[in-house]
Amino acid sequence: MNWDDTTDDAAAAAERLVGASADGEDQAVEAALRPKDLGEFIGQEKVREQLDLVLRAARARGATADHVLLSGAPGLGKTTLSMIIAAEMGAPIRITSGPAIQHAGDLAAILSSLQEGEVLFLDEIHRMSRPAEEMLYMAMEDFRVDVIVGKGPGATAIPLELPPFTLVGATTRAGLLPPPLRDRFGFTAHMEFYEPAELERVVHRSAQLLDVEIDPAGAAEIAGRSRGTPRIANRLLRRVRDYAQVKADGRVDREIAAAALKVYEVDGRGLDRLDRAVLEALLKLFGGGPVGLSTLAVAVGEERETVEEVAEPFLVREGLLARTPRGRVATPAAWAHLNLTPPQQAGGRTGGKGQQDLFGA
Ligand SMILES: Nc1ncnc2c1ncn2[C@@H]1O[C@H](COP(=O)(O)OP(=O)(O)OP(=O)(O)O)[C@@H](O)[C@H]1O
Ligand SMILES: [Mg+2]
Repeated sequence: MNWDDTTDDAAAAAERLVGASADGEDQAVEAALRPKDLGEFIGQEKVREQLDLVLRAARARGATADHVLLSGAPGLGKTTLSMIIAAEMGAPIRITSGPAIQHAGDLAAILSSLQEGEVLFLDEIHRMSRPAEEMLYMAMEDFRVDVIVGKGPGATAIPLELPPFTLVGATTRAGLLPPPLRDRFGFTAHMEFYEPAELERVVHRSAQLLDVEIDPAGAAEIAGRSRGTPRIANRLLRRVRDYAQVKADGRVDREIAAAALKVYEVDGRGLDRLDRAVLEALLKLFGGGPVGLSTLAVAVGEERETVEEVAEPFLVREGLLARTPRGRVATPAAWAHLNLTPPQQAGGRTGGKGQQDLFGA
């Protein structure tokens, strides 16, 4: 990637084994593990079928493919799909991102240097500046930009024709896109979290590319802890591979995978140290809530944003934590997951027993 923009929350996430963003070494391995065409891309059946039609039809017409918007959580394959789109169209790809485009002029420079049919991948498109966004509207619709020369009353707009190109926009927050921008995409693909069986296939495929011997139970163990996310599956696989090489003969089975992930503090459901710290504080210190986000964050010694953006989305998705107007609340599943007894059920008449269970462990 030729841009470098890491938000604080992304940086915090990257420090975690199950964090959904990629950095440094990860990016290199990630590139190596990327499926190269639609046939190799695992899961997302609907998106694949629809995209296949869009691209085939464009190819048959000898036309440039319509603009494509990819939305979905980090690590689900948006960047991968953008590269596949270019490959399937036999077109070159230019990669940039919303935060990298500070001024409309930056975007004009990129747009005016595109070749006919080229794919422009605009990652984090929801983080583009307003003026750039408005320039993009016209570029997408009319393949034209107005380059403003000069300032104040003397400024003139010089229209510039662009070759037809395909914009592929990616966003983790489709809701933040202004409707005029969203409407200019001919096709929107919403990427879902992956099923465990699909992640098993991802693990097997990556293991083969990395030359790791893994049996089906080992792959299932890793897939089950990967939070529906291929990037996390690949990352856990690499850590399990390390463990298997150092502690065993390099082969991965269920026992090795489980033992390795225990070392890395990823539990059976894919929760990591931070997720568990948040849950434990919520249960043990606040009796399951409701408790305010800031208080919860202080209790685990983390920034508010880290708890809210890094830990909570997965806990909410797993049905372990609920965000209510009165604060964060643990669900019965959370008590069960940490093997704790909710206070109202604890001990019946000897009410104090429950407190002991809560605070004693
Ligand atoms: N469908 C898939 N089949 C196989 N591997 C996949 C699939 N989707 C993603 N991956 C793998 O997961 C990793 C992350 O994918 P990718 O970088 O495309 O995610 P992303 O959606 O762009 O994430 P972000 O929002 O953080 O940019 C890549 O290494 C890729 O190989
Ligand atoms: Mg990406």
